[in-house]
Amino acid sequence: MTDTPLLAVRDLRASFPGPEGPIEVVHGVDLELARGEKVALVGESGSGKSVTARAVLRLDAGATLTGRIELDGTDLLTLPPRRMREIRGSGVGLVFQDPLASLNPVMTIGWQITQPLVIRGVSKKVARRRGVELLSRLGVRDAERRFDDYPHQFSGGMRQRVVIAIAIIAEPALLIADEPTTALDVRVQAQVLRLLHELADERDMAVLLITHDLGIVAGFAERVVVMRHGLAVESGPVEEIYARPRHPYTRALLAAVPRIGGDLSRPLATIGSAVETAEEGTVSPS
Ligand SMILES: Nc1ncnc2c1ncn2[C@@H]1O[C@H](COP(=O)(O)OP(=O)(O)OP(=O)(O)O)[C@@H](O)[C@H]1O
Repeated sequence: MTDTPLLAVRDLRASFPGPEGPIEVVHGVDLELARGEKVALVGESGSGKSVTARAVLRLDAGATLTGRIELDGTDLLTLPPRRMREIRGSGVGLVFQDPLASLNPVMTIGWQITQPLVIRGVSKKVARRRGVELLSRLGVRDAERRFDDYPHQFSGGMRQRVVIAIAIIAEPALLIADEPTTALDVRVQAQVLRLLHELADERDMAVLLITHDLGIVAGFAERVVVMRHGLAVESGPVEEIYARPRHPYTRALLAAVPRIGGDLSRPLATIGSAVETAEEGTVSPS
């Protein structure tokens, strides 16, 4: 084990072409993940979470990225495309919100799960055994038989387990999971996150979980980074952020998390208005 973080993002800026020149949407974000560490990147829609996460793998072809993104000490922003493709498959796994968009409708579940191993030279037989094992670990019953099914034969929750299996079967050191459970119902969400947490621990895999939902973060991540308007406005251990949020925006995010046993009949404060009110309180009158 070294002191070098597994992932170190330094002063990341991302811009997209606009009608009157580049529009910067991420304004200098720093982010670090140690090996095996689980970090949640939270913030409301449009705050730059996905752009930041996708930048790690340089997935947005139209984005101009500056700063440094070091994976195990190598700056990914300087790598040639061929090396980037290798990293996408084996060094870093990816799960997005919409499992259907990530799956090929005309290939079997099993083919898709085993591909990352087969293209790395693992025999089909061994790949199948490991794939079936992983799928059943992820809570798919009768995984051996279901291996030959097609995506449309799986429910949404089951498909997302397949997508997770594809992302982690080659044992990446880092998994980026962008709203991986948002499309699922609350009970399935909790189950999938718990399994992902267990598997990450077993494999010493770091996870960057992107979510707008602070409610699911507490049981999953050790550390939280809060983003707003393209900036990381606060970060720290989960317990600290929950107990002593410093930024008004973090306080507003927390206030919007429904508590179990809390008064759910009360309408939730909208984040925007709560922050504006909180921030107004901190601005000195001119
Ligand atoms: N390909 C793109 N071209 C131009 N602008 C983009 C592109 N992708 C994202 N943006 C802009 O960048 C900003 C940040 O978007 P991003 O998707 O990172 O937000 P987010 O915090 O992940 O929100 P959500 O939770 O809705 O995914 C937004 O203003 C968005 O419109």
